Amino acid sequence: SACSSKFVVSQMHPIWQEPLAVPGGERQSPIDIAVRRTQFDPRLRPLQMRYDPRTCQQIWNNGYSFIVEYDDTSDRSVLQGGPLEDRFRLCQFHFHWGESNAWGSEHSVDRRLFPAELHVVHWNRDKYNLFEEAVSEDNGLAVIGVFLKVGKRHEGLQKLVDALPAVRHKGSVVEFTKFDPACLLPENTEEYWTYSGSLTTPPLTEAVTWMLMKHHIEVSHDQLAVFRSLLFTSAEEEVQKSMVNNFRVQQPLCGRTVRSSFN
Ligand SMILES: CCCSc1c(F)c(F)c(S(=O)(=O)NC)c(F)c1F
Ligand SMILES: [Zn+2]
Repeated sequence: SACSSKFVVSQMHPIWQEPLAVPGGERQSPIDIAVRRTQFDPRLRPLQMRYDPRTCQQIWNNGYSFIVEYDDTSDRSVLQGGPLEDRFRLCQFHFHWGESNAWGSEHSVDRRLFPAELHVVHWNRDKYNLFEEAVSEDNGLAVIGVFLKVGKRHEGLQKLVDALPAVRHKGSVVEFTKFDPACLLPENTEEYWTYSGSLTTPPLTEAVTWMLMKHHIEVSHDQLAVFRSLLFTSAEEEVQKSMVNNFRVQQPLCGRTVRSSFN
């Protein structure tokens, strides 16, 4: 099965085309969350986010998504609690989305896909000195995932949406400051699912403790349309490709348990 071989070649990636051989392969992401099979763990504490909006620096189109990057050279924006034993520094957030509202998220809940998914990425500052080290270590990263539904306009997101045309092409960067990622989290962050997984983009390393929020946020159709106006391609390339469907195919659970912080 895809879980046993030392090096598993996962399916063709919709964006990277070449088959991706990933290390180990028994804790890959994303996955479907089969709610009936999750296990309530009363030891799971509430998440504690302390984000300083002044650590927000820029938005960058890396050719897979747009990334909002934070200054992670000090402990000004930190995540702890939940399933985490250590303190994790905020380093960036980004999204995955579809060409239509029918799909776009990486994870699913009882096979239900959402139009988009937010990932807030943090690295373990108690065990490592740099993000680049943590990204290839077992307990290196903590990623908060939030599902997006299409509905009312998200006022906090609009500042980000207004900046996106400036990073339309792969490789473009624009200054972006004073943005608090907490405004993109649902009111209720006490209810989440958590499991051990991986990055869903190269290097696909099995370094991530995932915390997926049970509650979603709402954004408007027009706001999501601006995400879809971005391009995978740089300004120099003849053929421009819309940045849509930038999600990875789901991976085998391989016997992992998904725990819930709620009954
Ligand atoms: C060396 C990677 C650059 S940072 C990054 C990223 F850009 C990204 F897209 C994802 S993801 O796998 O797609 N979502 C959790 C990550 F986990 C990351 F850490
Ligand atoms: Zn992601």
